[in-house]
Amino acid sequence: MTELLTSAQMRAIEQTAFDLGAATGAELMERAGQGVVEAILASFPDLEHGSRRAVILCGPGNNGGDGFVVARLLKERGWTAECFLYGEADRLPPDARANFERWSVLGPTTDFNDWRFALRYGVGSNGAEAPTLVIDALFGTGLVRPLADDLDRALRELDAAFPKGTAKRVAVDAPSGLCMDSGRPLVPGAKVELPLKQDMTVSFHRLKLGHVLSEGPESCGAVRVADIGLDQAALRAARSELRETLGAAVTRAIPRAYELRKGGEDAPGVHKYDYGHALVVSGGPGHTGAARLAARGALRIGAGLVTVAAPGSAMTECASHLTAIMLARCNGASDLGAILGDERLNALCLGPGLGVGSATRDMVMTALGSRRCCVLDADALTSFAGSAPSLFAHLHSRVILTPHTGEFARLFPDIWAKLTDPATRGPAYSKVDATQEAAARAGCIVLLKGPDTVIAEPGGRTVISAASYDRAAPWLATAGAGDVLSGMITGLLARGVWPVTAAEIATWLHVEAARRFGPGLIAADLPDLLPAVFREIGV
Ligand SMILES: NC(=O)C1=CN([C@@H]2O[C@H](COP(=O)(O)OP(=O)(O)OC[C@H]3O[C@@H](n4cnc5c(N)ncnc54)[C@H](OP(=O)(O)O)[C@@H]3O)[C@@H](O)[C@H]2O)[C@@H](O)CC1
Ligand SMILES: [K+]
Repeated sequence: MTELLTSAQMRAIEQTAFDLGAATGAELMERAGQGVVEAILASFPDLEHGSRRAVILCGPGNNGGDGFVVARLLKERGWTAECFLYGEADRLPPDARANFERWSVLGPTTDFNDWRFALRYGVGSNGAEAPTLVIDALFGTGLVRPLADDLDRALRELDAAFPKGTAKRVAVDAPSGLCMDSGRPLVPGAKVELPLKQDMTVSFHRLKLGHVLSEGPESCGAVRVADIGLDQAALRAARSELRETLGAAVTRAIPRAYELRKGGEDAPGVHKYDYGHALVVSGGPGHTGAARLAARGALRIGAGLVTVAAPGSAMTECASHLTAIMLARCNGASDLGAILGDERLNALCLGPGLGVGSATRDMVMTALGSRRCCVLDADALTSFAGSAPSLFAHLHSRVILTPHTGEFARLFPDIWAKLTDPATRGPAYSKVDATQEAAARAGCIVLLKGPDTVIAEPGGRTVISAASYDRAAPWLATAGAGDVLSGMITGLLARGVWPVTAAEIATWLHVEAARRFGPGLIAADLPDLLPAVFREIGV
């Protein structure tokens, strides 16, 4: 279950199930509501021992329908529940309407117009006790434009009336206002935060892109995925259109122990050259640390040999720090060309600490001209700010660009603007869209860093390596962590791992290593945490 779906892919799965008679909308809605209630009771068992009062905010579509199911199921368990409807009951889609009717036999539904008044005086028409549970069933995959001003304001009032911690907040499928394809808020004006952040979000069948991208994790709280009985493999097998639609699905990064092993039954007599020789190009004196971090990452991840190529003036500095890593003199592009005469150097890393300017540009061109696997990071990217097309003209499919957001903005300013201008309609332009567009333009793999790292190859695979929820690793925001990542990718390239897979595995391991260490992590710790991670995943 590594796919992350778009709203359109989820709809295609549901529609295929309907077409094939594998499920009805009513059945899916009932299972969705059940899934939400089960997740709430499993995650917050204390709620059952409190006053058991729920407020359910229902929207005009099927997300609202799920809300009415939740209200009914809670009521049947003895809860006090009140629904608030944003929209008109007569215009609800059929399944939602049916569940509104079923709920209406059991309890009240207040019109949204009374809602803001009610909030000010305590939710509940007769000033009853505050709720212990607030369910957001306003919008899910059908959100197509920003929340209206009045709704946004009402949700912010609700946020203030019942601050986080006083009542559990649970979103059905998505926190309302969150674009499920991008994780970007669709809210009025230039606001960047959702009006109501959640303690938990319960989605259905699979996580969607918006749960892991951008503001998704912070807005959702925890995420749970409820099984609503859709057999994706069977549906795919039955429908070629669905196979095609899902063929482009984004996947989550996963570790692949077999790519990391050395030796084994098939290769008893292994030699260091069987695992390649990585070359990391260093900056001058006082600027060699970044390349040394990258080199250590390359060696720890299992490259057979690693060499740092440093200017003559920095040889002593490097030599005093390096032992298992070799050293070569490299005073510029012409020296680099000579070094690359050794065909065994099969993976290159340029950028960390290299310096911004023409000398770096020349070395990048030499590296690209050698047609080796190559990671370009940091200064190797910034050196082409304002002249990106001259870089793109020389890139090829075995190159990986690893920008952080600032470097990405310098190379792809127009794409960055699309990603950061306030979103005005859904699905909003996402980090996945941006990385795919950048990869297509550059003609190589692009890895756009962040807690939601996206890796895209031109016209090919897209992978997200998310450091969020139970894999959150905030300690990775530390100087030099990116240099280590570049080196780790380079090391895997040297080992012959397919480039996009190398980027995927390295980003996964990078997060995992950080999680092993926890608070206090510095970049220099990262390479040395790899052996413990390897043991754990059975390398
Ligand atoms: N399909 C299934 O079988 C199952 C679906 N399930 C559930 O259904 C959810 C998807 O349902 P959905 O497609 O009805 O979309 P939903 O998110 O409820 O909202 C759409 C409505 O909102 C409106 N609208 C949009 N933006 C707006 C805005 N800013 N401000 C105001 N209105 C706005 C839009 O109308 P419009 O005005 O654009 O015509 C439309 O009326 C999904 O997330 C899951 O929870 C589960 O039960 C499993 C089975
Ligand atoms: K919702």
